[in-house]
Amino acid sequence: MAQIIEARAVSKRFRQHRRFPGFLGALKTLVTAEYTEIEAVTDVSFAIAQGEAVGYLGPNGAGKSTMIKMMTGILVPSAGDLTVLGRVPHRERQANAREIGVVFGQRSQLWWDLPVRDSFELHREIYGIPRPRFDENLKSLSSLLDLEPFLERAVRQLSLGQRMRAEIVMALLHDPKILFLDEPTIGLDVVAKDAVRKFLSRVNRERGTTIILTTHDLQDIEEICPRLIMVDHSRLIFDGETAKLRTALGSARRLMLEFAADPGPLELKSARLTSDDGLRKHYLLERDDISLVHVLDEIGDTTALKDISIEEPNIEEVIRTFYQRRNAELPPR
Ligand SMILES: Nc1ncnc2c1ncn2[C@@H]1O[C@H](COP(=O)(O)OP(=O)(O)OP(=O)(O)O)[C@@H](O)[C@H]1O
Repeated sequence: MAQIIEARAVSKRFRQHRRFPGFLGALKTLVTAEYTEIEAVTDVSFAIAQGEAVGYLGPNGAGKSTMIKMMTGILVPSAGDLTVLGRVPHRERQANAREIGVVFGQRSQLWWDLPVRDSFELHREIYGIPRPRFDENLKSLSSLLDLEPFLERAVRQLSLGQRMRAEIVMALLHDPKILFLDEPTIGLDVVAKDAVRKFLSRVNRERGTTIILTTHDLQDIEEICPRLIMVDHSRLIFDGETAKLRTALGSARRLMLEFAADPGPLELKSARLTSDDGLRKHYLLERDDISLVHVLDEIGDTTALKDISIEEPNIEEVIRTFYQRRNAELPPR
């Protein structure tokens, strides 16, 4: 598959005016020209193929938005090579813009006082979208996202969920090959989040649009993105299949056994006992190939067994473990 985004050892440093604390410090800040450097992205490399849906995840300040801004041509990398559809984004910003769509969850690209439809028309003019293609896209995208009832309303009158749907439709009107979304579900309620996720998956599947999204919401990634890139402290720390993250970490699944009568301490070979309340016992399954059948086999006499369950660790837990482990290994910054 053709790689349409390639980042090779990309870094981005920001220079910040050094601030001094307190009232006198504020005066000193005004008169000194001291700067500190922040490295927002350090030595990040990845390649993304056409048609992929990739989640870009990391804690606050990890460098996600900065990476998106470099890929869209808004920011210039301080080091490394970055190409999007064969171009260096900041050098060919306009040509790049014609082939990508961008949605920033925290910043609107719609005209606040105009009806939604007028913002879309302006977008058509700017991008030179042929009328038939525009009409067709507007019709199909608006109907998929239930946006039709709001097309004549001024953007400022829309709810956050309605506005976000409008932002996403606008970003897709010119048939971009890649759609970048920075926190597309931020602040949305459960129903609106669900609509956006289903829509993005569909766009990726049916139109073949490559999707790259940053989020704090792990469910976004689990539902939309088979591939996950994780960053922390500006560096890439994981790049692989979302589904395999749990396995890669060797995170244990949990086993719970509930008995009608306490069988006493019950040690198992296939699982490690972690808590024992008599009737309820909890274990960790440290191997992936252990199933309920193995466990039942080991228990042997199951007449007193009332309930049994194996729980996958939730992805939030997995990622927390991942960051904790990594931060324990990292030298202090
Ligand atoms: N224009 C800028 N000037 C100076 N520093 C900046 C600038 N933009 C970002 N930074 C700094 O770079 C680091 C990474 O910021 P970035 O916005 O990329 O993080 P993020 O992972 O998107 O965070 P969040 O999840 O909070 O949005 C932060 O320390 C931030 O303060």
